[in-house]
Amino acid sequence: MAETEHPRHILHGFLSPNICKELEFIHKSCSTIGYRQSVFSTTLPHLIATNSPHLIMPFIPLREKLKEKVEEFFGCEYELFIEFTGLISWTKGASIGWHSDDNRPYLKQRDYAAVCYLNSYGVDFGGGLFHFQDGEPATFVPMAGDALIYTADSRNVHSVDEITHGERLTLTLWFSRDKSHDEDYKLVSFLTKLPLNYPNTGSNAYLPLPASQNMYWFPPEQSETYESGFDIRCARLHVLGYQLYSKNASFVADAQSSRDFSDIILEPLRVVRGSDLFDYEFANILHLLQVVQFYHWKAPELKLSEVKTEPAKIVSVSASQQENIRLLKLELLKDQHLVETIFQSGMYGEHVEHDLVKFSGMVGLWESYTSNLWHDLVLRLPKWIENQSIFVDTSVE
Ligand SMILES: O=C(O)CCC(=O)C(=O)O
Ligand SMILES: [Fe+2]
Repeated sequence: MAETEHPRHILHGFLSPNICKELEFIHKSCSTIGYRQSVFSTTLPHLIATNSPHLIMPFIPLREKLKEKVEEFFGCEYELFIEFTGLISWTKGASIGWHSDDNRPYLKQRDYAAVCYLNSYGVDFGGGLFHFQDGEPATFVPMAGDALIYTADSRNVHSVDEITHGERLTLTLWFSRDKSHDEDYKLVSFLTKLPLNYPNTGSNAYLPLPASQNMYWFPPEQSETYESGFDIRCARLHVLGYQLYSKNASFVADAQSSRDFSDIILEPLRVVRGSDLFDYEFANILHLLQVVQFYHWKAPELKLSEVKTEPAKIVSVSASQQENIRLLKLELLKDQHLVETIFQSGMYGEHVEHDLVKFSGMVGLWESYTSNLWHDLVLRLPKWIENQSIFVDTSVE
């Protein structure tokens, strides 16, 4: 049973290193502008809305296990509902002062919080230490795999120091005793509205569908005019050394065109590294970003000999293509300095392997990862609809 004055607990090593990486892959391919300054988020309804409902699958066992841990520690077995599940990342400048998590009239339903840290202080980001105003521990240092659970009321007033560099990533959940705030009910109703004939033939069914442009423009104040700032999807590619090629970019740049650069990235694109172009058409920017982030999750553990590569499809960029690439970059990354401030972690920067040939082999691996998750989702959905609740169903293993 919890200590009553400041009911809180740390679960060391709650998440495996691989699940931390998988959730990072999901966030870096699907996140949008968050609810506060310099914050980015990936919610489960957003994954469903952007035709990536299969990406909720890795969350399901974690949500369930966390709820059990919270109920067990705080002695409220079978009483809680999950109110919110989301990946939240904080970048340079983000912080939060003393508060409790139920401190707004519209947050009163929150009874408990669980914050799982997916990356580490001093490695992936600087700043971002967590403090409790009273009681022990006074300070918590975020480390990948650890989770912090605490009551959402005034017994656990806390703050988070400003991020100084890098991107601090968490999986955050809130729990409620109030069934009317059950996130599962909402998720099941969204899932029910999906076309039920998937997975249909071909990989088209799995292609992500971008949300509206303003959800991807940073800083959000600039999304009225797009005069300054950047598209976060292009920015995430840029910091990993990838550029975009669209044969339509030069047409759009022509004075008379009524089309916009933000439309170009909703259409087929090719990926470029340095002077090499991978001659494969990705359906849109989110498709390309997912495969790139998948590569960065999986590549370190895979040998070139283990992937089916397409070396013939790596071609040299021509001068006209180069111009095209430059135009697109100019329009979508208006403030490159800001891109680096927000997504590049300086001396802690990403040490990435550069191999476009190996990358070409990832398209197939991404497709099988994706279709496996779809299959799993389709198998489980009928039971979830029947129960109006989302759970790990061992009978379909
Ligand atoms: O990310 C954390 O460590 C805590 C964030 C927090 O306090 C909140 O979102 O309410
Ligand atoms: Fe909080």
